Amino acid sequence: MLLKIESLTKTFGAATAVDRADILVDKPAMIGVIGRSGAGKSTLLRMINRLTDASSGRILVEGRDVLTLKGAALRAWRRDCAMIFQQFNLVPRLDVVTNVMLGRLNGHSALASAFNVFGEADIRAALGHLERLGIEGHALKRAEALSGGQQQRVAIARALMQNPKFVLADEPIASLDPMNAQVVMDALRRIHEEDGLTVICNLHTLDTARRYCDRVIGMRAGRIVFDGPSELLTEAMAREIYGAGAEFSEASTSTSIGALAPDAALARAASGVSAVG
Ligand SMILES: Nc1ncnc2c1ncn2[C@@H]1O[C@H](COP(=O)(O)OP(=O)(O)OP(=O)(O)O)[C@@H](O)[C@H]1O
Repeated sequence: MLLKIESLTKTFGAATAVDRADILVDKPAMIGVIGRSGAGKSTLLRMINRLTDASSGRILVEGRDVLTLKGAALRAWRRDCAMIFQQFNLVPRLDVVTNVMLGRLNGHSALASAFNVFGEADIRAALGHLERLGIEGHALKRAEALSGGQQQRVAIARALMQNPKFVLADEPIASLDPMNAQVVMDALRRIHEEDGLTVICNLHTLDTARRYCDRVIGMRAGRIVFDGPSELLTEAMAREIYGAGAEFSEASTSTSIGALAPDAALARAASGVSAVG
């Protein structure tokens, strides 16, 4: 078992953001977490990475409860599960390759980190990740000079520098236009398939989850109300997840990613040229 989440709960005062979530991951997977705003998706992901303290429950990885980890063991866990955020969280004025190498800081001694010392191997690894993501041509630009889709790919490269086992992506495409959203989702799918990483990705929209994820977890008001292969996610179930009435249609949760020509997006990714984002 890669990951076993048992009865994970988070309360904020009287409100329960995540209510006794149980999730089993027995092999590397690409998992989409869907639900309307406030359903508890971010809180769930942040508890896994320990950015938010859980109120109760357990998160078992390799026989240990990550909720009990402290100090070096907690830092090691955070290296194992990289986070990707909606707003990219890069250092805007630093160049792209340095931003990527920051993903290694956890692995260096405090002294080396303080002097910003990166070895040649770090630089090579960072450039390799950028190349794989089609943006090596931007390595020396300041991060703030890149489009949103390019910045999110830099954030993915930074995550890969940690050599993680899990990538937790919290609404990674919510700030992007459909073209850039597709390029970023393609990148996440590839790192799942090629590197065997487990990717858990919060998504607002059902069509994106269906298209990219093998498994979908649907949350409503803190509870997991669906967990299964995306093809079993019926329209009736989608209505239940989104709490919509009979007028519900999938189009209302669509980012229209599917409407794009995939070849155009891939060509752009490969050339490092991206639509405005
Ligand atoms: N720090 C906090 N303090 C108080 N309440 C919070 C806090 N963080 C989240 N909540 C509440 O917990 C619930 C779940 O929030 P969460 O952000 O996890 O939902 P979400 O599904 O990720 O929504 P969104 O898609 O809008 O980010 C919401 O009712 C929210 O208001």
